[in-house]
Amino acid sequence: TACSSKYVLSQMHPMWQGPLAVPGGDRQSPIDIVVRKSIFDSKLKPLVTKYDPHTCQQIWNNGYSFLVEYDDTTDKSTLQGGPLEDKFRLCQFHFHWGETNAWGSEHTVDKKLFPAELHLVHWNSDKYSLFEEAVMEDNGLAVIGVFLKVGKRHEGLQKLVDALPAIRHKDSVVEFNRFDPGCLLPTNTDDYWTYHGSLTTPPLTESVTWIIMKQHIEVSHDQLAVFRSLLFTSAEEDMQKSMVNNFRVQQPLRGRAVRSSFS
Ligand SMILES: NS(=O)(=O)N=C1NCCCN1
Ligand SMILES: [Zn+2]
Repeated sequence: TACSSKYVLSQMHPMWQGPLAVPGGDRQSPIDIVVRKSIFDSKLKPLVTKYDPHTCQQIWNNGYSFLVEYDDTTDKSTLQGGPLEDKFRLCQFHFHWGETNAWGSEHTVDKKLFPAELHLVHWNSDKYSLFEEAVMEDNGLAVIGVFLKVGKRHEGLQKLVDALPAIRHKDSVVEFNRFDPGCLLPTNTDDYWTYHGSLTTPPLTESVTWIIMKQHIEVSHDQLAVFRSLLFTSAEEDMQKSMVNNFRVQQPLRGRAVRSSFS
């Protein structure tokens, strides 16, 4: 499918997040959300997600994170509403996490770090016909960010966690044919922050409308520990590197406004 094109992430490793800032980029991500500086916008609508669990295709380790990919050749799993004018198609979701529970998220709220962050990646199927096209356009993508906290076990996540040992190494893939990403959203999806930014992994293009959920989800310590059992490296490499700290350094706000859907 469009979004399953293999991004060349091989140049990516924890060190890449430094020098790879886009020169002249004035809407890069991630950022710190300064709550008291966010602007309530009463025109912001509730999110409308319609996810079909049967469009789930595979789960794989791309050497940067693990991602669950969806068939995005039709409008079966979509996102609309919120700050968005158009309909967006779900392409994949993935996570970012730390080596300990003390850090791992890409965005922060008043500098508060979370142990992990979920990204649900969608592209504008009203205006474009392929993910690869949309990724280059400033209204091309919409990514929902959900913070993870350590607490009770997340039953819906467990199906993902159980598949991870089969994709320990970079470029390993396993078939995954039914997963409802809606189960990973918090109960309240009406309260969010939104701002215009970029992808946080290559191609780092400034094409993302970010929608960051105010409410986090809870996963257990043991579930997060399985994320950390993944490897950045492929089976052939002799030096195995555990997949942790796969988050980008925060980027300057450059005068951007962060709006909130709640007061
Ligand atoms: N972390 S992120 O901003 O979602 N970055 C992405 N890069 C490649 C395509 C999907 N997403
Ligand atoms: Zn991400």
